[in-house]
Amino acid sequence: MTNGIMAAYGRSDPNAAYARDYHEGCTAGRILSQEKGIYRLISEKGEQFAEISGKLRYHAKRAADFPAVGDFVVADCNSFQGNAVIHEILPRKSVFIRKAAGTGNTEQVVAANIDTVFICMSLNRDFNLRRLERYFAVAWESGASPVIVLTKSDLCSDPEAFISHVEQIAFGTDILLTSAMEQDGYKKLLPYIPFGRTAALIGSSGVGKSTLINQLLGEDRMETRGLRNDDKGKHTTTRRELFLLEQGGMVIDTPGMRELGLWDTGEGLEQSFSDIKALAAMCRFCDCSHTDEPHCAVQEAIAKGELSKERFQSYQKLKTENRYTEDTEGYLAEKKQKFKNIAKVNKSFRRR
Ligand SMILES: Nc1nc2c(ncn2[C@@H]2O[C@H](COP(=O)(O)OP(=O)(O)OP(=O)(O)O)[C@@H](O)[C@H]2O)c(=O)[nH]1
Ligand SMILES: [Zn+2]
Repeated sequence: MTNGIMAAYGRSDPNAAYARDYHEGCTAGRILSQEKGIYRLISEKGEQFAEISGKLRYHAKRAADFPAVGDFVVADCNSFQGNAVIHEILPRKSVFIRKAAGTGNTEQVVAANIDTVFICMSLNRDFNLRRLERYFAVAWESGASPVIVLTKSDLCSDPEAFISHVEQIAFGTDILLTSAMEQDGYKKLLPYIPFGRTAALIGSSGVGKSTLINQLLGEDRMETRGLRNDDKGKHTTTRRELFLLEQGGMVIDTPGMRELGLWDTGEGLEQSFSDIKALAAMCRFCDCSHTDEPHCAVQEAIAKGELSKERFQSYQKLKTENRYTEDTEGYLAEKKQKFKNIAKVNKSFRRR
């Protein structure tokens, strides 16, 4: 098997073998961008535009059933004219889903198969531990590993004080301190994006995500705009949203990624508030609401100063805001089943 371009894009050999088994002439590719149903695909055949097969479209029940940036797919890339055809999405290792505010079950997959998510927060007015907790929950929920990046350290006289605050909610997650004023500041991110791994940056507007991404890429991304598809005489401009870094590794930057963290979900919430969960397990009543019940371990911890009242309030707030519908739970169950399935597929390949 050749160790071609797809290794750099994080393709695993089982993916390629699966694609070949799927259909003669099919290959494993990765989605680089997506716009109005036209995908930009990278495969051993190079970069090309792609669209989904009629069968995939027919069976798609929800937004999550369509390919998203970062997805590995099985595609027929041999067409001499026209676009490649995407037949199947390979199981996702991680997935970032955005639920459109206020419109029921509308969900959108903003990116898939991200290994490392940098949660960015600046050390100025934007700094807010409660917001950081939200982003943390989003990261755990996705399946990607979080790393906290405290930006604009040049604007802060005592960054160590901020770090010790963050440590209290980070539970051992790595915390990086960066400043765009330092020429090599962004290099602290590189160890988390080795060859074949994919990273993304989330955080509020203006914290310095673009600045970091541009430094990582060593170029102005605007130059990468304007890929054209002249096959059908139409001009489709698709902005690349998955970038290969010179030293290996990839960065995904989709507009949707930037708006994450404004909603929240169940699983990640429990994980980023594991301390409260552990306390709750010690309450006398198993259905304790942690308000005025006797022998409430949560209230006792707050009284003793072991748990901050603000942290508990933000946990309560996220719980009540929780827009997790039955639908989304179904999706998660499905996702877990998919993980089990790919584990099985991988196992069977190892046996061969
Ligand atoms: N002082 C200082 N300014 C910075 C630093 N990093 C970024 N900035 C400035 O902060 C502003 C916003 O930075 P961006 O990189 O555009 O922020 P962003 O997170 O990409 O924002 P959105 O595109 O809205 O999501 C710009 O004016 C940057 O020059 C830093 O480390 N120190
Ligand atoms: Zn309690």
